[in-house]
Amino acid sequence: MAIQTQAKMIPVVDFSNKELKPGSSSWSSTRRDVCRALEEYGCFVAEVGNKVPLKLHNTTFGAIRELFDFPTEAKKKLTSKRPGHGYLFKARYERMAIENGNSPEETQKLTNIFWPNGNVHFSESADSYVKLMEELDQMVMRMVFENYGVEKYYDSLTESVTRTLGFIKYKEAQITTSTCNALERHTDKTFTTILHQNQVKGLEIKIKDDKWLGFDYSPSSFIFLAADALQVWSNDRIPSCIHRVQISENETRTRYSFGLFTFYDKTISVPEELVDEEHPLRYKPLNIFEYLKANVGHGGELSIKAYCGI
Ligand SMILES: O=C(O)CCC(=O)C(=O)O
Ligand SMILES: [Fe+2]
Repeated sequence: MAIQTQAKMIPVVDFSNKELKPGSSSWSSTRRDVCRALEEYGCFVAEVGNKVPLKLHNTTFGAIRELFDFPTEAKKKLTSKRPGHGYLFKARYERMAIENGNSPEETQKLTNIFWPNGNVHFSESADSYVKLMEELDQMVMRMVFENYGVEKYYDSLTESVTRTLGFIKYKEAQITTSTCNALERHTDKTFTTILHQNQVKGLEIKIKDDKWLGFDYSPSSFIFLAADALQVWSNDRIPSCIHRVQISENETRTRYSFGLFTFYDKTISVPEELVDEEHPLRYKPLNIFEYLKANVGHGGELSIKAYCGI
């Protein structure tokens, strides 16, 4: 039989198995798939099956649409001292982001800005999603630490975890004349990012041979991205994923996405076990919030290598 060359695709890793427990054989094989994908692409698609019922997906995106339909004056009430948080309005998208988005009190506060009498469709759906994304992130991080034989550092790092919940609405491409670069190419200034989106395609990943790859989505999948601080921590074993959002000129629907953006509120240093002859130390210790602040002055273009590379 002729060998078929397959087009490159972002790896899909199956997390729908309920028995995915540390030490089990399915855990080890999933860990291998996760780490291969992260080292090769800086990302993967996590398929979680019926952990996301279609009803939850539809209710959540319905509520997010309502959220962005509020007048700009209402949206501007969402403020934050942390760079890149609060309400942000750009030419091609709007974004709302809250700190400690994994706390139901915080999602409730966000809900009450818009719906003073509450809106369970929004707050409960957001909390359900955040819980799923948080569990996924914890699992993947445990796998990564185990993969490099440094699981002993996992607990002390994760004690300082802080998670941002962000929602994005993109402008419809039909108002432009060609395929629209809705979100410029960038890497995330986090440790990891997990994204979920409605049915409107757009997210693309830059792969090694300078090509851009899109995704095949299902309502029960998330996109897991390695970000700048993970590149530092892994001493360049895992690349921070370069991504962008392109919306096709033929797309008439509105693209919405949301994500859980994970930071660690402590200085990130490369574990000594990850430094050897083949991998000499490539980064100085990193304080991610100082890096976020430094980036504001540079239009977000300051790369992690330029900031703390050796
Ligand atoms: O909307 C998306 O799919 C991507 C969002 C993104 O890259 C970001 O918020 O950093
Ligand atoms: Fe991003």
